[in-house]
Amino acid sequence: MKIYKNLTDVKLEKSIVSVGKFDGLHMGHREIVRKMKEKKKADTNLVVITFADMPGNVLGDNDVKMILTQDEKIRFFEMQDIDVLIMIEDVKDFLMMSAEDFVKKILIDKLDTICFVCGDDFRFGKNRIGNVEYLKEHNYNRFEIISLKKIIYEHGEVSSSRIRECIVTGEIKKANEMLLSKFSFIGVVEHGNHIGTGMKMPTVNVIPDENKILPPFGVYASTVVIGKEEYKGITNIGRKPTVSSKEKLGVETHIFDVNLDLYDKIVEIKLYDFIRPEKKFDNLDELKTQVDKDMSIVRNMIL
Ligand SMILES: Cc1cc2nc3c(=O)[nH]c(=O)nc-3n(C[C@H](O)[C@H](O)[C@H](O)COP(=O)(O)O)c2cc1C
Ligand SMILES: Nc1ncnc2c1ncn2[C@@H]1O[C@H](COP(=O)(O)OP(=O)(O)OP(=O)(O)O)[C@@H](O)[C@H]1O
Repeated sequence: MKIYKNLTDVKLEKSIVSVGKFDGLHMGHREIVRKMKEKKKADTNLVVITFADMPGNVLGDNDVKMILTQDEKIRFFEMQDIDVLIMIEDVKDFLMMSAEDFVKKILIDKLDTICFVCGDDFRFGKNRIGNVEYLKEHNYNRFEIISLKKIIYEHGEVSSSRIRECIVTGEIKKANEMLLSKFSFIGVVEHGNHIGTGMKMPTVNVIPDENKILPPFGVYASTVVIGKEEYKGITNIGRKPTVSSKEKLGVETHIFDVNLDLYDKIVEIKLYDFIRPEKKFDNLDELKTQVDKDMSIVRNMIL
């Protein structure tokens, strides 16, 4: 997959295009990608234009945390066989472009768009003037427009915002259902305090990106993907208040029944279900007794 950070040097032929935040690659996004793939031929390019930061954060003073970090989004689109990912860094500049310029200069001149796929509520261009009707009237008969009805889950439209709400309230199972995958953290394994090893509970530590959305601090049933292998484990997200009040925020996972040296390796920690909130115990022995109980619960779960 070729990645661009702006549109300056982009010049493509016969593109099948979609544009959006694509935070999470949820059910609706996957339907868009499926439609794009349906249109794919040997000489066409599947092109996604997305943003390095949330438009709302750039235009207003929101601080929306993301379901996917930039690296995670790149990885997920790579797995979907997208040919070209344009991850716009100057989001403000892009959002200020008129709808007319977007169609003429970007979709037609730069991308040679033959097909544009979007949800039926897609809006674009300065002040969000452009929509599906606008595209149909202003495409110079150069490309097909496929607009999809919004995918519904449990009586409501699937959207990244709705999934973010589920994550922050700890409804991981529901978030996962709408994501059609597991909410996860991809990162490099860092060194902890090595107390876990002494407790016969070695853990892999991943420090989440500061822009990444977090579920409530606590213990989760999880799996860990390392290369092509996936292992069952148990994850604590939080600041380990039992150890000290100054611990860094971390995602810490004990993988069951294996002894692996994973420092500096890239792993994906996938969350399946919430088990209990993180707690300050009086000492490490009490913590260990609780963690043993947590582990037996998770061992009996089918993930
Ligand atoms: C399943 C699990 C549950 C945990 N629960 C808590 C907790 O409730 N409170 C807490 O302070 N630390 C909790 N921890 C973090 C431990 O304090 C930490 O793993 C231990 O101190 C080892 O840290 P280290 O890897 O930096 O050596 C938990 C860790 C795991 C793996
Ligand atoms: N549930 C859905 N069904 C079909 N298409 C969708 C759905 N949700 C979003 N899309 C489409 O996917 C593309 C990218 O959407 P985008 O990520 O910007 O919005 P979103 O998922 O609704 O997120 P947010 O809640 O942050 O607005 C757009 O064309 C959008 O219309």
